[in-house]
Amino acid sequence: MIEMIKVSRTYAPNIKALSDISFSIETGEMFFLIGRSGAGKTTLLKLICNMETPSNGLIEVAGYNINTLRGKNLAHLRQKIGVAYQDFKLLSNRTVAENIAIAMEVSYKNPRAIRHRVRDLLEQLQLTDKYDTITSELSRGEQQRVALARSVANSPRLILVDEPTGNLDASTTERVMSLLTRSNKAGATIVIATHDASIYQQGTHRIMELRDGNIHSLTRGGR
Ligand SMILES: Nc1ncnc2c1ncn2[C@@H]1O[C@H](COP(=O)(O)OP(=O)(O)OP(=O)(O)O)[C@@H](O)[C@H]1O
Repeated sequence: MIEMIKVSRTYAPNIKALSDISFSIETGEMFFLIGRSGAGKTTLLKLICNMETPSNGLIEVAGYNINTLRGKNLAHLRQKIGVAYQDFKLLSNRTVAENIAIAMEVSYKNPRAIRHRVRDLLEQLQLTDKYDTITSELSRGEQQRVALARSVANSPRLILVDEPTGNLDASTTERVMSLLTRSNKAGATIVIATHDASIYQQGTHRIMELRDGNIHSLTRGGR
């Protein structure tokens, strides 16, 4: 699903966020990206979804070089990628339901089906009573869950999640991970950047640790 070959990203004037990174993620994997603050996790996620371009190297997503795709082909691939950003990127003057529905308008034409999916996601994330709430009135933990619901809503093939549990208590963290696990079992490839050892130490998923923009280790959980 994802192949990176000798990828670097340098920010001006000379910040090496990532240096010469090569690795691949298989279709259907749940893959954890860990490392200290500033290690390069968010940069890596942004490169995968083409929000950032690499300074060097090749990035293939679902067999396509994401940096040379243009127009309709790029839009088509991006529709298959759901992203929950670290800073959420919600539309602050719209309701919770509207924020989640936006992600589905391309493929779920039927408004009833959209409403049903939104309600189902909100129930799974214990946000049922926030359906009509404007997102700027939510707590950070609630906004985080709305961003997550939006990222999985359209059943994308690839889901990228940046710090999904940073503002959550243990039981809400469990709900978030259950939702991601269900999406993964339904076939989605999932990449999670996190500091939360309680989520990456469960199970036997692969865990890649970044240090100062380099791959420090690539191991499996549960060992
Ligand atoms: N737009 C930017 N301009 C300049 N430097 C940047 C930019 N984005 C990231 N950086 C730098 O690149 C490095 C990697 O940042 P990145 O956000 O990828 O780290 P991270 O591992 O996600 O950190 P955190 O866990 O705090 O979210 C840091 O030194 C950061 O300051």
